[in-house]
Parts: sequence; C-alpha cells; structure tokens
Amino acid sequence: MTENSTVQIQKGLAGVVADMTAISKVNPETNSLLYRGYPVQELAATQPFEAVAYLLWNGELPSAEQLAELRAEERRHRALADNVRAAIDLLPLSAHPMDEVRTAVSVIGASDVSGAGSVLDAAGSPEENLARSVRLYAALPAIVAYGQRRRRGEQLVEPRDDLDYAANFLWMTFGEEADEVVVDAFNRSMTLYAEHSFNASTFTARVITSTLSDLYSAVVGAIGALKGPLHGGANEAVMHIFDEIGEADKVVAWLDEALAEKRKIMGFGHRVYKRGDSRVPTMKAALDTLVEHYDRPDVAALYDALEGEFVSRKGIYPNLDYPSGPAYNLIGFDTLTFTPLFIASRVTGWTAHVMEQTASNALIRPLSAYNGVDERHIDGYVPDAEALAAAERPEELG
Ligand SMILES: CC(=O)SCCNC(=O)CCNC(=O)[C@H](O)C(C)(C)COP(=O)(O)OP(=O)(O)OC[C@H]1O[C@@H](n2cnc3c(N)ncnc32)[C@H](O)[C@@H]1OP(=O)(O)O
Ligand SMILES: O=C([O-])CC(=O)C(=O)O
Repeated sequence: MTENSTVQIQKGLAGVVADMTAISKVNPETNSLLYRGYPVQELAATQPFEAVAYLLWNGELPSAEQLAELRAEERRHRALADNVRAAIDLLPLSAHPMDEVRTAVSVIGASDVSGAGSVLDAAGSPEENLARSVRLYAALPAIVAYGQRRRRGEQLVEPRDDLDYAANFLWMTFGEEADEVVVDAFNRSMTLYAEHSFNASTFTARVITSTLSDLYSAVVGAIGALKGPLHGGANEAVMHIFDEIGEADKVVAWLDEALAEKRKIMGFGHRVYKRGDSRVPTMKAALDTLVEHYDRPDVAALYDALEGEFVSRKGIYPNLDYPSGPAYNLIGFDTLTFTPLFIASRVTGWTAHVMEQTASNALIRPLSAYNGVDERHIDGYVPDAEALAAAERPEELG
C-alpha cells in the first residue's frame, strides 16, 4: 500500500475485494479451491472436463442427459470453421500463438451477428451467452491444435466424433490417438486451469462485460491479459527456464546467477496463495504419471531440484504453471502452445464470469489519485510556424 497525501492506494488492487462471486472460492488459509462448492482435486480426479465446464456455467454437475447434450453440442462445433482457418492462415508463422488464438476468437465474434445491429444489443441474453460460451469452448481446441500443426508444417487434422473432449483435443493436435494415461493427465490439467476467481484475465473479462460489451470482446481482452508472463504466460516461461538449466545438476549454479541478476523465477509465487498453490499437488501427481509413462526421470529430477532449491532460499512456492509446463512438454506440445492450452480451459471460467457479471452488473470504474504536474496554462504557447514547416520538410532545406 502506498500513501498519497489523502488517499491510500492498493497498488495492483492487492487485497481489494472487488465484488462477490459464486463461481469459485480461493482460500489461501486452507490452501483450497472450490468450483461451485466442489474441491477442484475431486473434480480433477473424477470428472471429464465437459462436466466441469457445465458445472461452472450452470452451477451444478450435469445429469447423464445434460452431459450427453453438452457433448453433442461440443461435437457439432469442434471443426475449424473455414473463415477462422483463413484468418489464421493470413498470419505470419512467427506470430505468437496467443495472438493467433486472440485473432481467431475475434473472427468468431465478428461472425456471430446476433446482437451486432446495435451496441445496445451487444451484451446478449443469458441464453445467447450460454450458447456462445459452449460454441467458443468447442471451437478453441481446433484453433490451438491447428496453430501448432501449421507451425510444424503439418496438415489440419479433422475432429473425431467418437472421442470425448480431451482425447479429441490430443487427436487434433498430434494426429494419433493418445494413451489413456496421457488423456487423463491432460483432462486433469484442463480442470485445474478452468477457473480461479478474480485473477487478472478474468477481471479483465469482467471489466469489459461491465460496459455492456459482448462476450467475445471480453474473451479477446482476457486472452490479452493471460498472455503476460506474470499470469498465464508463465507456463511457457517455465519451459524456457527448464531448457536454459538443462539438467538437475546445474540448478544451483543457474539459480545463483539468476537471483544475482534479480530475475523472477517463472512458475513460482502467487498473488493470493503465499504458502503454496492448491492445484499444484494434483498437477504434480499428473506430471509424475507422465514422467513414468514416458520414462523421463530427468524431468522429475530437474523439477524437484529447482523447486527444492528455490523454496529453501526464498520461501516462495510453485504455482500451477510450474508442473503444467513440463507436463505439456512431455505430452508433446510445443512450448509456444502451452498458454493457448490455458485459454482453451479458462474460457469456461471467463464466460461463467461474463454471465455472472451481466446478471448483476455495475460499471467497473475505480478512482485514481493524481501525481502529475500541477495545473498550468497555455500562456500563448504556439509552435513557431517557420520552425514547424522546416521540421516537416527537412529535405527541402538541403
Ligand atoms: C496461473 C497464474 O497466473 S499463477 C502466476 C504465474 N506467474 C508467475 O509464475 C510469474 C512469477 N511470479 C511472480 O512474478 C509473482 O509471484 C506474482 C506476479 C505471480 C505475484 O506477485 P505479487 O503478489 O505481486 O508479489 P510480488 O511480485 O510483489 O512478490 C513479492 C516478493 O517476492 C518476490 N517474488 C515473488 N515471486 C517471485 C519469483 N517467481 N521469483 C523471484 N522473486 C519472486 C518479489 O520479487 C518480491 O520481492 P521484494 O519484496 O523483495 O520486492
Ligand atoms: O489467481 C491468479 O491470480 C492467477 C492464477 O492462479 C490463475 O488465474 O489461475
């Protein structure tokens, strides 16, 4: 907190309670995270991601019929739409995949002309927004998968109707059926990433929604916020660190240097959790199954060495991005694809918050304290006409 002569400023809104939410409860005291009342660990262990998405949007887990209905709708919207593919193909291969996905969502939004006639209709009805949420969640895996494939010079893989969400996502990315253990680890990661109260990207979505803008604009803005390495971009950044260090034996020397240079160690620390992220044990267990499946004890050794060394020196614990980075690497995703995977999951939480914000809206507009120059006046200041002309046409002056 900093003091301005008359006001107290909560820099970064740290500790500020901005509104109520019934979607998730992050409790740093008990190191727990509940989605609509259910511990996230239980959801990750027992539910397909489709059921978690349903829960976030509707407040209850689905019945068998409701799950079947959601799965059918998801399958109907799985294929990469031609206009979205065309837009992606216009982008340079060197574009960051987060920018690619952001653009794709923008194209989907501009192609949904319901409510496009007037800004007064942009916010949409609850029914329209739920349908839009389901369609976006269904469309994102193909966008993420195609992005990675095109960067690798590979052809688009069409979705498979006989596979559920997580298995089909891996199928569209790699063009082969993933083993059960891999699908399970991936499904768990999707559940763990889905929702986390008023994190920066979700708050961005709520700010945009609060102006009565549309759901797609909220998601596009949220993607922009998620890209940053202090937020979702950290899962990509963790892998860069692993690549830099190389092997467990080099951790101590690498950390000495990194800390001497005052570098932030990505994948550690959290604004809310100060004694460990509630999701890490579940994701670490998923990583362990992948380490065993792919027979990569070197990855586990590097993971443990960096965690042990950093925690003992700084007392700062890993966040979810720390285990998910190497897990996605083992599955075979390119490092640049990691944060787009986060989008594919978090779109469920973002859209649940868009609907919650819309249902009980107040424009989000905080105050600021001014610390610029004191009031001053023009006092006849006008640029000298001749000097301006000369500055605008320097070549004519010879
Ligand atoms: C899914 C997610 O979005 S989880 C977050 C993913 N982000 C990361 O992993 C990026 C690395 N972590 C960080 O930058 C921070 O821990 C944040 C941004 C996540 C949270 O930060 P804040 O709550 O604002 O705490 P802040 O950055 O002020 O950290 C407090 C102190 O711990 C230090 N610290 C916190 N995290 C780290 C880190 N990862 N590496 C080194 N030092 C750190 C800060 O330098 C600061 O030290 P100081 O008091 O000496 O200046
Ligand atoms: O809550 C936060 O600030 C960041 C985070 O862990 C998330 O969005 O999952």
